[in-house]
Amino acid sequence: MTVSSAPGKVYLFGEHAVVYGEPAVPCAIELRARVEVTERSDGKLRVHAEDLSLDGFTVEYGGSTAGRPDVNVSESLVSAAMGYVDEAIGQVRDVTDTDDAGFDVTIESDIPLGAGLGSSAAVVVAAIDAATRELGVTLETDELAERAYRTEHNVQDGQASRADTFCSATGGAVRVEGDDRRSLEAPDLPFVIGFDGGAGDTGELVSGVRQLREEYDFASDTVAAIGDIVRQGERVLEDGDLEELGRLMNFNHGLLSALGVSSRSLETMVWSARDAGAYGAKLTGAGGGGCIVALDATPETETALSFTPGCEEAFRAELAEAGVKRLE
Ligand SMILES: Nc1ncnc2c1ncn2[C@@H]1O[C@H](COP(=O)(O)OP(=O)(O)OP(=O)(O)O)[C@@H](O)[C@H]1O
Ligand SMILES: C[C@@](O)(CCO)CC(=O)[O-]
Ligand SMILES: [Mg+2]
Repeated sequence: MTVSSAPGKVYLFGEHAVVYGEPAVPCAIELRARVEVTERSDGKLRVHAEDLSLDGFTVEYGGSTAGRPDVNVSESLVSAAMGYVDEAIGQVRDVTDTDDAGFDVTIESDIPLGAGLGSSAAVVVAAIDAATRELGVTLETDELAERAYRTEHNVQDGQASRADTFCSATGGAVRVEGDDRRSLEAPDLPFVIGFDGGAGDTGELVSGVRQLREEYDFASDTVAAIGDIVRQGERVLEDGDLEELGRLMNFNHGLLSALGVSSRSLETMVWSARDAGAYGAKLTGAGGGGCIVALDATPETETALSFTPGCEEAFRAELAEAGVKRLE
């Protein structure tokens, strides 16, 4: 049995625009997905996902050529459970040259699903790392990140950047622009997260932005302007000027909102954080619902969010210095 964990992330700047080649700066946070893998001798893949429904459920099906499993839960939950893991195991079989490798996979995660905190990337990074090690192969972090990216790219119909997966694999604050990926020095950032209890569909939201860009030149300009904010933001990050970082986060949020990926509850939480004195606040990840991230070293923003109608949970998040962790 092997066990790996990988962190979720918030975007300081640059989600969505990163899909079109602009830079982005995501930061790993100490909320983790933990994946336990045991090799099976019969070539089957059996996935137990604790967090996908109230009681969790288990699906089991045959080798890579077999059809969907026969389980008593809705098709959408099954494909939600299987999509990323199935593709991740495909990458594992490919990189280890073992077409017929089978596994028992158990997933436990602290990261809410579809809420902009990178649950898919964390699950995929931890699953690929644990399953390859289970077969006696330890991937370099770069190769792990690349395989995890291919997984997200394939599941999300070709619409994924390397940002979430690279950040989850390496930890810390990172900068991703196309296939250029690097770690950044970051000061201690006082992240506060507000979660509305909901989720957005990453694929749909990315498609929406793509269509806007095709239809309106000013939507392309908006994406390019987000890239300018990121380039300025990374310089400010080096100086550790939280006030200026917050101002740029607010600007970035406004442009994401213009691109149609915000929602009423995200706006409410963003404004509640700003009114409470946060340096800045923005949605994080694909949007449509889910989480905002604010910067505030005082307790004010967390308290204000916890009393904000529509905010289900407010919490602080520490930067995760470590990416993937090899636990067993
Ligand atoms: N605990 C889990 N167990 C099994 N699968 C999970 C788990 N967490 C996430 N996933 C997979 O990731 C999918 C959610 O990924 P999606 O990209 O839509 O959201 P996200 O990664 O949380 O947010 P974002 O990409 O905006 O940061 C789920 O539908 C599921 O397939
Ligand atoms: C919306 C997006 O930019 C971030 C999702 O966390 C999509 C991606 O980068 O793959
Ligand atoms: Mg995701």
